[in-house]
Amino acid sequence: MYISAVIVAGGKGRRMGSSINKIFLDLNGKPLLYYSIKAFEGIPEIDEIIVVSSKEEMKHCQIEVIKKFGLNKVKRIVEGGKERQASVYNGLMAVDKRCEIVLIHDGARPFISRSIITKGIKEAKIHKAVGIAVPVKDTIKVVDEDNFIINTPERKTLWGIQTPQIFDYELITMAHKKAIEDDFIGTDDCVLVERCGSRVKLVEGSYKNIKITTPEDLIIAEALLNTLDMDNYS
Ligand SMILES: Nc1ccn([C@@H]2O[C@H](COP(=O)(O)OP(=O)(O)OP(=O)(O)O)[C@@H](O)[C@H]2O)c(=O)n1
Ligand SMILES: C[C@](O)(CO)[C@H](O)COP(=O)(O)O
Repeated sequence: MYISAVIVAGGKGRRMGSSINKIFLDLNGKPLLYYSIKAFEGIPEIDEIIVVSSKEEMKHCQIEVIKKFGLNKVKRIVEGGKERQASVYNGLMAVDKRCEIVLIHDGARPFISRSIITKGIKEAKIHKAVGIAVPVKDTIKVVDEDNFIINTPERKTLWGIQTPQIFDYELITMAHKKAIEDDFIGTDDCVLVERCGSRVKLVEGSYKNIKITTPEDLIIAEALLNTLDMDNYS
């Protein structure tokens, strides 16, 4: 079974507010994006990796991340789109013709473990659509436009969705095409499959699999790096 991974790194990292894109920020001597790719590189079942980057950063990605650290499974770097969803779509269009299962992962999530990726692939072979997620720890409120609470969903039914999200290739490309047709923009890929009426299975991930978004996430990232068993991470 041919398996591809699409790693999206085509955003601007605006909320980080740093002079260089957050995906190139240094974490213990290596760029953040290195860790996100390396976890997938180390999984024998994964045949190829496609990296999605902004046009201006493609060369930097190639030289300073992929070539420099010998990430040999990266077969192509493709240009991203305006929204994350468009970047994912461009990645999906660039995978090998033989692709049957595709994993979609945020370049901004460097602490994904190999054991979680492997568990996700196993479940995707059975269920065709899988999201890695964790039970929420906070109580979540739904609010109106003036921030008055409308309701409080029962917490045990709420999970925080992460990446990777893993799909049957035909299913996810069909869902992306349908979203384009309908002018629907979602904030993850599972929602595109959900709105087509297909069931998506959640697999429990880890609270360590954070998305590096704002400056305080970097402080957490530095601390997390010291706690990780790197054999399972890079
Ligand atoms: N047009 C876009 C937007 C986002 N991403 C990628 O999607 C992931 C999750 O997005 P986010 O954390 O929001 O990153 P940015 O869009 O870069 O951040 P910001 O919104 O702060 O600018 C990141 O790896 C980012 O590079 C992408 O490939 N193409
Ligand atoms: C896909 C995602 O990482 C799942 O949590 C998230 O929704 C991306 O959101 P962002 O708005 O691009 O940060």
